[in-house]
Amino acid sequence: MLVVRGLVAGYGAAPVLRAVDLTIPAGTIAAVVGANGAGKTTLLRALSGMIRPSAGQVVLAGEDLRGTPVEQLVRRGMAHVPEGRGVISELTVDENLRLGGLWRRDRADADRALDEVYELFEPLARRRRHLGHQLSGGERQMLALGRALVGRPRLLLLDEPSLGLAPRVVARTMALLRQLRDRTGLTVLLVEQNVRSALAVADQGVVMSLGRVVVAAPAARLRDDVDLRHAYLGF
Ligand SMILES: Nc1ncnc2c1ncn2[C@@H]1O[C@H](COP(=O)(O)OP(=O)(O)OP(=O)(O)O)[C@@H](O)[C@H]1O
Repeated sequence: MLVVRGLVAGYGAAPVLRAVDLTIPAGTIAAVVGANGAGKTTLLRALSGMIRPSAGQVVLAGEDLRGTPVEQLVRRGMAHVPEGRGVISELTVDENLRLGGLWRRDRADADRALDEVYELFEPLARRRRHLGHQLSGGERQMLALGRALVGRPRLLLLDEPSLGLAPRVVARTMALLRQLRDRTGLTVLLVEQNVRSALAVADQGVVMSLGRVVVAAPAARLRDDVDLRHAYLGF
């Protein structure tokens, strides 16, 4: 589904991503882990077009995305839920969710996707007309994820979805990701501080260090191999 080769990107003269290589098969949940500042968030930003890579290649479902405008990336199936979530506080839950499907030509399916999100996230259904700023942290997280899902993405880039959430809500969100993966073949790149919970839900583990991918292995191997854990994850 996603192939990244030699990706270089950053914010100024010095690159943060030095040459990222990565292959994620369709229907995989990949946990991207690594020390603070390793470049995990920057990787998601470079993939979703929030920052422009200065070199390298990103191929999504066989299509080279170099030079593709951001709105086209969304049409090609990429959805990014950034850290901090990006919910629009002045809009209602319903308006926020509809934004996720605004670009879609198939209006009937956009409406179906909206109904599915309300089914998945029952608290959102109850608060349809509440404004973004009236929601709890967990509800805002559901809303950001729901908005991405209304666009029926093929690749979901999730940055720290568990940040500030109660463990119960985190567990629910992780279970939901697996369910979506099983049901729709969704591919997920999940950046998480909570390495244990990320590796518990993921199929693949991707360890970043100093702007590079230093290990890509089945998540179970990263969980169970003490030497690998000690060397790269510090536990
Ligand atoms: N907007 C920005 N402008 C300039 N430098 C930035 C910006 N965002 C991040 N950086 C720098 O890029 C480097 C990588 O940051 P990034 O957020 O990608 O790392 P991370 O692995 O996601 O770490 P964390 O877990 O702390 O979020 C850091 O040195 C950081 O200071």
